[in-house]
Order: sequence, then structure tokens, then C-alpha cells
Amino acid sequence: ANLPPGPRPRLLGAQSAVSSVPLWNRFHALRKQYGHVASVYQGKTVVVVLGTIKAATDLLEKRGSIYSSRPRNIMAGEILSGGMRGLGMPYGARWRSWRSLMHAGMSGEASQRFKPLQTVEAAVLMRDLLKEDLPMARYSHFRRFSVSIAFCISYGRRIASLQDPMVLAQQQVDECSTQGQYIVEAWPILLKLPRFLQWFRWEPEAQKASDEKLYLSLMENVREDMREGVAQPSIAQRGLEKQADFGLSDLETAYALSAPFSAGVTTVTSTLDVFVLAMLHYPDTMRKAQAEIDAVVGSSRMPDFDDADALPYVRALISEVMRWRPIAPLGVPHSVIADDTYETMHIPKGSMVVANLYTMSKDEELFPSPEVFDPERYLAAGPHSTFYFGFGRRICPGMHVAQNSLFIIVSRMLWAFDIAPMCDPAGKPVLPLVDDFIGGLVIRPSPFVYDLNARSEEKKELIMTAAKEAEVHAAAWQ
Ligand code: HEM
Repeated sequence: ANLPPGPRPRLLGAQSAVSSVPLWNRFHALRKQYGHVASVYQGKTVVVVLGTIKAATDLLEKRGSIYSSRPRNIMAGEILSGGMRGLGMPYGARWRSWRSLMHAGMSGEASQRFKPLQTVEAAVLMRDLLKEDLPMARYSHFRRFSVSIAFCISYGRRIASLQDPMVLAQQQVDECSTQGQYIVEAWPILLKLPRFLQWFRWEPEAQKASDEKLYLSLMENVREDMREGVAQPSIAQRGLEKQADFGLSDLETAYALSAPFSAGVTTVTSTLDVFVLAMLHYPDTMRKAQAEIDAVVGSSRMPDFDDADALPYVRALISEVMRWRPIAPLGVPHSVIADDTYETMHIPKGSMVVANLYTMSKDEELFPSPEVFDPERYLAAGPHSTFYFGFGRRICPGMHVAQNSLFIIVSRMLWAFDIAPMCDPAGKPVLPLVDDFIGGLVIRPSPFVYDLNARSEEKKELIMTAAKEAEVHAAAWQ
């Protein structure tokens, strides 16, 4: 059998150095030219690109026992973190232990425990948005919300400011681990040099030592909170309570606790920006959602999690935000650990397997007129694919907390504000482009401005009172 069809010889590799077209767009072109499963070479590695939800389900889900690994990443995975980071871990015993800790902390049931803080932080966020004079700065308020929830999930503590030293330290770690290409990735044979000659290790190993210190000290704080009986629910608390059950050492547990910050901040923040972008372009859907909220909630209180069942249109709107512009356009690459055949195609062991979520979001059969933002498609009888959270055993373990964060913010923003384009001096509305995105693994709309107008004086006052009360409750997570 042959490899899945694709450009030969190594066209994509040759192009990637010069092309300014983002990778997801180039992969989208593959789908059009070569079909639902295509392949390209990246150096010597075969990259299999899955362009339909069906192909991704058939392979990544139904054949999950061989399609759930990750490609080798020498610098960020092996050297910088000693293979301790779950997101990039190869399939195996350590990943399974890590994953069961993630599940214990963030499953549908476990994620209920974070709703109180999500409610409190959403109240604070509404006030921050109301008070913010600089439209460009709203993104940082979304970010502060996401950071605070990530810290709460990991350590049971909230984050009141992005200037918090713990945030700055974590941010620095993340920037290091996402940096580009290293010579050792292309020439793994360098790892055979005597260790003291492996110059490329010196800097990351110094970084690793300081990361370990940071992660261990954050975890020790939780141990202390537990001893004093003041620990809030968190992954750390679950992991430390039953450390033997998870089979993770102190250091493994400490590293595992960094996952929500690495994977759960830019994703949620960026999705909120896509939500605003959609509201600017499709104001009718905004008004429809507002009418639903007004009928169910009224104007004398803000929406709560208990209202979710009665707000199907709002929930559909959130799903459509994630479908319309998936913020992880190529997901996170999988890797296959055994030779396989799909239809008549040969998929060699060691191939990188990419679920092309960007292309899936534009599937005309599943999503007629895919370019149109239309929540109604999620109101029709299901089941509805959650392709935007990935597939199979690696599917996003943070999806429940993510959905809860999005629900409480989106419903409250629509209750509180009208989202509208800004006007140029001639009074003409200026709309940000729908396809101007920046970033790599996770993308976001290029920064844009918009108007946020409180829907009534009564609501303004309510927002201020609710935020004051929220700050009092927030003390429990300090
Ligand atoms: C709208 C928000 C989010 C989106 C769209 C999203 C999407 C994704 C996707 C596409 C993957 C790759 C799945 C695969 O390999 O097939 C992933 C993995 C992951 N996500 Fe999310 N995510 C979001 C929010 C979060 C949050 C809030 C957290 C944690 C608090 C989180 C934690 C993770 C982790 C730890 C992984 C790695 C799983 C593994 O390798 O086994 N994500 N996410």
C-alpha cells in the first residue's frame, strides 16, 4: 500500500522556510487537492493530515491504542522538562498516570467544584470590563480571568493581578518551552556526545532547575494549606491526598500541576475574543441570545450556572464560536506507534498525525454554509461533534472547565452589554476582519477594538454591587 496522497518530493518542507502562509492554510489546501487523508514530509518524518471528523474518529478514537502518542520533542520535552510535561508526553505508563490525575481534577463531575470561583471571577470581570476605558485592554481582563481559573484548578488559589510574581514566573517558563527550532531536533545524534560537550543543554538545564523549584514550591504551598485545613478543591489537593494511587512522584505531580496554565489560558482567552468578533459580525445572533437571557433571567440579577439548562441558544452560540474559528487550528499533533493501514493507505509507525480542525470546521456536509456564524446548527438534534477539543484518548481534559468558563462569561456579557463596532470619524462602523488571525499552535484574532455599552443604568449598578460582593467571597481563594 502507498502513503496517503500528497505533494512529492518534500515540497512542504521546502516551502515552509519561505512561505508566509500559515501552516493550517497550507494543510487546508492539501485537503482540497489530495482528499480527506493526505501526507507530507517534514524532514524525514511523514506527517499524515486528517481532513474530516470521520477520518479523525476512525483513527485517533477507534484505533486509540496506537494513535495516542506525541511526536518526539527533544528540546522542550526531553531536555527542558525531563519528559515531565503531560501535553507532549509519549503514550505510556507515565502519561496514563498524568492523565488520570487530570481527569480526577477536571472531569465533568470534578469541574463542578470550580463553579463558585468561576462565578466570583465573572462578576469581577464584568466590573473590570465596565470600568475599562481602553478597548485594547479588555483582552488582558479576559486573560486575568483565565489565569485565575487555571491557578485555582491547579492550586486552589485565585490570581488577582497579572503582575503577580507567580504569573510572571509561569509565563517565562511557557515562553521558553514554546521556542522554535533547535539543531538537536534535526540531528538527534548530537545526544551521543559526552554530556559535558552537549552545549545546547546548558541554557535549558539551568531553566529546568529553576522551573522545578517554582513548581515544587507551588505544590508545597498546597500541602501546607491542606495541613492547616484551608485548602480549596484543586488538582494538587486531589493528587496529594492520594499520591500513591496516581503513582506520581513529587516532581511528576508538581509538573502535572503546570498543565492548566500552559494549556488553559490562551485557549480560553482567545475563544472569548472570537466570541466578540462573531458578535460584531452577526449582531442578530447577539440579540437573539440577549432576548433568551432577558426572558429567563430578567434584569435584576446576572445569569448563573443554574440558568444554563434554560438557555439553549446561549449554549449553542458558544459551541458555534468554537466551531466557526477553532483556536487550535491543527489541534496538538498525535503520533502513531505501529504500522497501520487505513482504507488502502499505508500509515507508517512513527508518523506524525495531525487532525486538521481548521478544515473540519469548514466541512460543507456537516456544517452547511460553514462561513456563516449560525448557532441554530447546534440547536438541531445531536449528537454534535466536539472536534474543536481534539480526539480520542488525548482529547482536551480541560473541556468541562473551559465550557463552564465560557458559559458564565458569555451569558453575563450578553446580559450586561451590547457589543458593537467602533465608528470612524465619518460615522461608518469599522469591523475587524474575520480571517486575520495570529499565533502558532493556538491562534487569536489580531488585536481589534470595539464598543461595549452597558445595556441599562440598573445593570451598571448591579455589576458594581455584584463585584463588591464577589471580592468578599474571593477571600476564600487568596
Ligand atoms: C476553549 C478552550 C480550549 C480548547 C479549544 C482546547 C483544545 C484542546 C485541543 C484541540 C487539545 C489537543 C487534543 C488532542 O491531542 O487531540 C487540547 C489538549 C489539552 N488541553 Fe485543552 N482546550 C481548551 C481549554 C483547556 C483548558 C481550560 C485546560 C485546562 C485547564 C486545557 C488543558 C488541556 C491539556 C492538559 C491538554 C493535553 C492533553 C493530552 O495531551 O493528553 N485545555 N486542548
